[in-house]
Amino acid sequence: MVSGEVTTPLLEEPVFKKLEEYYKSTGSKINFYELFKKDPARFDKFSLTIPCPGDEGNILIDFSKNRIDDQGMNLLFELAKARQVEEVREKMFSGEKINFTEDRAVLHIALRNLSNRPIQVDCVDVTPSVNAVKQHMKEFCDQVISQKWLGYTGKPIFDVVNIGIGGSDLGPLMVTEALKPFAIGPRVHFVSNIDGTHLAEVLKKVNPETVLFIVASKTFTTQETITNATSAKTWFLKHAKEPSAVAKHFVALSTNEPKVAEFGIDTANMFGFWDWVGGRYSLWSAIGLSIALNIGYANFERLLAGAHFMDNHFQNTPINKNAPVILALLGVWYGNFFGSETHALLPYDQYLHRFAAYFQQGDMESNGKYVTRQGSPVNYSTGPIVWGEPGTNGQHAFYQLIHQGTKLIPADFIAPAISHNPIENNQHHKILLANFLAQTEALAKGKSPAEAEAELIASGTSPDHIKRILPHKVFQGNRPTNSIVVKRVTPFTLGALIAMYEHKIFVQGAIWNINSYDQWGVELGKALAKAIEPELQDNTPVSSHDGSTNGLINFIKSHY
Ligand SMILES: O=P(O)(O)OC[C@H]1O[C@](O)(CO)[C@@H](O)[C@@H]1O
Repeated sequence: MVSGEVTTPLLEEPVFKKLEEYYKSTGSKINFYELFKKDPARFDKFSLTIPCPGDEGNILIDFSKNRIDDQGMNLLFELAKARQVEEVREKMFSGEKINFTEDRAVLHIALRNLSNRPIQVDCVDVTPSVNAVKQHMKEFCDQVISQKWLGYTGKPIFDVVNIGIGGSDLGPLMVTEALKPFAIGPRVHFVSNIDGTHLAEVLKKVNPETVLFIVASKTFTTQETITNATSAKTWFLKHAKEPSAVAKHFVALSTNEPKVAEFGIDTANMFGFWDWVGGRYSLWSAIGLSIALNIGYANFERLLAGAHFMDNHFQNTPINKNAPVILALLGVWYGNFFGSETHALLPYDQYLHRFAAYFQQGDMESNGKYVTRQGSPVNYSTGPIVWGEPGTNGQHAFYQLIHQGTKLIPADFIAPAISHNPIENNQHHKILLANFLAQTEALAKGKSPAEAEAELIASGTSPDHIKRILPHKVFQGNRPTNSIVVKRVTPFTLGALIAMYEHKIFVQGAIWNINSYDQWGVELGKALAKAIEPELQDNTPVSSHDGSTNGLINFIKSHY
């Protein structure tokens, strides 16, 4: 056990009991839309404006459209205190090994520690090694982007293929999509799936003379990545013929130098990182190389600066004004009291179309745990199912269930005030924003039976038909949303947003008293796949598994 860690079971925490009583007496009955009528200051009270430096504008976090009041919020803040969120936060920032099941510190914050504050792991300041890798990345990016790095036939690099999966794919993919307007370097492509289709389709788009493969894998043992990278190398050598050409076209991002060398990549072309960088928190490390190659190192550094800015906010702002803490507490409020099982992330920005997919891993791999830090099963709900799609697409797909379904789905709406593409005199963006605002308003306001009836009467509907359809036209409203608005999606604001959600996950993990930084749950499937793979090599029927697995394997083999 780490010294000073929370041991009181969550449900026995006195303030949790107070929250339960408050939920029964008041919280469960709150209609926040009605509270706006009573309290003109509600928006000011339950929103945060975080001023960013330079011309990055403010980040607005409006959490007033939630089933909360002063008493509820204050109890939630007390809960954060009781669960020692501030103390555990200090442990993370100071390099303590809070990921105790892997005996590792959790220091993605050190990767964007632009103020160069010393951060020690095992009595060694990690800052100089972080800066050395960043310098290596910078030099490499500058060479590739300025077309000084040449391929085996003397041509510059026009395409970069990042081969990685999970945290070694989703972050760079999400960020390069989000920051397309800032692209100045080679095109980027991503291959993650072991399905040969993924690699085959990307290889159709690139030229062996002008492509750079980035093999991104923290462990350098992930089956999908190593198989895809090996096939990419075979394809490359079919064209290049000469094995020495590999050095110009393959680089590795990893913590595992021996495995990189074994694969055949010159370790001079390896960008390292450390075991204290979790895969799903690694886009700030060398894993971000494809980002830096695509948007330029200076923009990559702005991304780090935005995250560092949010780290400072998280570390130094009192709990009741702290964005990650507030978002986390609201999630706990819905998950542990209202029984919400999911949380939707709904960016109103096409460039952010992979944001929800990215935080699906970030959140679900971190907080998908049913055992406390002390090893007992929890008797409360932990990490939510995270999902979402960009608006307005989602509105025409799944919002119906958020508006009128039986499930309470808290949702974060994320939007930039200014578009990178203000086409048609900015009309598209105004329509997009109108929809973002209208959805959160509709979810809050709903439509009463009286309003629905008045509309039907006004449209000339017969009384008999009104009677029949009226219940279908009623919306309960009171459906909670957070609205998060930035001036513009830039490397800085994106970095800040990502860090905000990372810290939200951290706070929830602290409250639930789970280890957010391991992922043992994904290991069993990996091991079983390795056992099944040889069984698929011929058509001999198998009988060593459960009935279903035997049946499936034998059905597949019957097609061989
Ligand atoms: O970077 P690696 O070691 O290839 O791992 C890829 C991903 O696999 C996982 O271990 C889970 O399958 C993730 O946590 C990680 O991001």
